[in-house]
Amino acid sequence: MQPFSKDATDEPRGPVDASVVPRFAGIATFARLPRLDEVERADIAIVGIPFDSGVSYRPGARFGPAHVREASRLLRPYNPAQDVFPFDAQQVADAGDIAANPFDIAAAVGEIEAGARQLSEHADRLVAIGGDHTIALPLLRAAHAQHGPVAVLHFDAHLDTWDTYFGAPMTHGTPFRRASEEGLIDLTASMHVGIRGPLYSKDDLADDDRLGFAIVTSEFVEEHGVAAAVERIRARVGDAPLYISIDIDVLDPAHAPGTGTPEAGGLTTRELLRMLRALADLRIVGADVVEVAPAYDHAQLTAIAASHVIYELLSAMAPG
Ligand SMILES: N=C(N)NCCCC(=O)O
Ligand SMILES: [Zn+2]
Ligand SMILES: [Zn+2]
Repeated sequence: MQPFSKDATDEPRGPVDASVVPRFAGIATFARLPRLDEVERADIAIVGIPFDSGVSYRPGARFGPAHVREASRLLRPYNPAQDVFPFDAQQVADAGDIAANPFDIAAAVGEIEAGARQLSEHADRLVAIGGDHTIALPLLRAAHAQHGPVAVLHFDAHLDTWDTYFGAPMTHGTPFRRASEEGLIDLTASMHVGIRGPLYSKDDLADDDRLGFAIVTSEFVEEHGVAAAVERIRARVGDAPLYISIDIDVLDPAHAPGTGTPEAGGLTTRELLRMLRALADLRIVGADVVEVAPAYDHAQLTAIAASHVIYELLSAMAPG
């Protein structure tokens, strides 16, 4: 029933042909791509991680993967902004979801790391759809196992380098502190982009600096523009293996209302997409897009933004 186009080895490749099967028909994989079990192996596997037991405020990001897949039906094969066919240039397949224990965060984190490591045997790189930001820790553990310390380029309103919440060390506000403590990240090449809003204390910034992050604030982007922000990012990251973690709340709530801890004064979708396009020649080894919570979304705004963010990431990761 699925009229995929076939590649040279007769495998399905790229989205189902929208001129044969309307976009709104069929079960939603990301961008209507083949499933990982339909292909020999993938250059990139998209994987959902429906876990949100690490949230500090509004719950619901566990429903993010299904919501983003649903909104990704409208993506098309050619990306003129990067002059690339992201699904022709590489085999991209949807691996489904990693099942994670919703009642035991430590168990879930172990399951996510194990799931990511297992997937890495079938795909060169992973792009994960969250889920809350807790999932970045096990994903970084898996990336570190393959590449050693990675540069983390973290788009977010929040630092996510806090220590604990109610005594809990693994939450959506703490993944990058744990990752830094565990030696998973390159302390000379990591950076947050889009930071804004109230903190708990001035020490939060000093701690963050000590943990190895430079910062481009949302205000910096407004004052100096995307090109200046990109220049800072590129100077910081250099040619280190790069893991990109995108919390959708980096966008202004006007652009992405469907998220758990929204903060006023964020980036526009246009600004974020432009920044991602400017990273195409960097050594991207993996990525996640997290914190999409459909219960607070309207008209799929947040999920459409997330699906386009993933599309730009896939385009930036395409060879050539
Ligand atoms: N959305 C993420 N990742 N973090 C939210 C910040 C945690 C808090 O201060 O409540
Ligand atoms: Zn955030
Ligand atoms: Zn976050």
